[in-house]
Amino acid sequence: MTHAVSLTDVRRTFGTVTALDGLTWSAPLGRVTAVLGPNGAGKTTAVECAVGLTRPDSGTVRVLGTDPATAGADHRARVGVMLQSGGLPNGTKPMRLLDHLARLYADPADVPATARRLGIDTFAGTTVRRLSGGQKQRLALAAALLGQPEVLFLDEPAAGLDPHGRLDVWDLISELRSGGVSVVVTTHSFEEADRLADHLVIMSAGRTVAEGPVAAVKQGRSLEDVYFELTRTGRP
Ligand SMILES: Nc1ncnc2c1ncn2[C@@H]1O[C@H](COP(=O)(O)OP(=O)(O)OP(=O)(O)O)[C@@H](O)[C@H]1O
Repeated sequence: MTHAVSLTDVRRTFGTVTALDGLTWSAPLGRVTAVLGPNGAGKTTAVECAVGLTRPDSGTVRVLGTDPATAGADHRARVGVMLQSGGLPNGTKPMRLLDHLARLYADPADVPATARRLGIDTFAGTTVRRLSGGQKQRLALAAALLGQPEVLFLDEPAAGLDPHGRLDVWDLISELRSGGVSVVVTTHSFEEADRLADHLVIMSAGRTVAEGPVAAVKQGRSLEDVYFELTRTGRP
């Protein structure tokens, strides 16, 4: 197995909206894959299919060689996910939440160390409801790391973070890769993709319009130029 994640000819519709229209891409093992694409391109839907939150209408999804739609708890423990919506319970405090979540795993990460790494110790006494957007983001990222996943999906992990927070998250992702974790990051940031990614996927209207190692996709051009050329079709 050379791919941590592979989507092949995946189709997913919501009523009359076609979110994924024969989507095909894969994320190499032990590497950082950045998935870019305009709003509505289907990035979040692709991640939701990969983590088994939604089922494709057709096509094949494999994560660590397993179909996430039918996978059991053993498989799910190997996969971490941080979605944009967060879904954090409002009434609890950060450390309590992390302690609770850590108990769901057989071999959890060290909670105080994970919290310190993301600066959560500085707002540990504040209830989730009162946290800033960036603080919630850090907490959601910590929660995704607790199971020491082999594959980690991060949906816009640095969106809304201040410049220090962004650097912290980027350092963390680089460290995870050094530790052999396969990371899939959806992002709107060319800087983030340029700094972090080994492998690039550019999506548009539910399809892949470019995919490959960063240098192969860019071919000596800026990522921004390549992106606009491939995704501006139909725009004024
Ligand atoms: N549960 C749903 N019900 C109806 N439509 C949906 C649902 N989920 C996604 N869609 C639609 O599918 C399309 C793809 O959405 P998706 O959130 O996957 O895009 P995205 O690339 O992640 O966008 P963004 O960059 O804005 O986060 C959009 O048109 C969206 O409105």
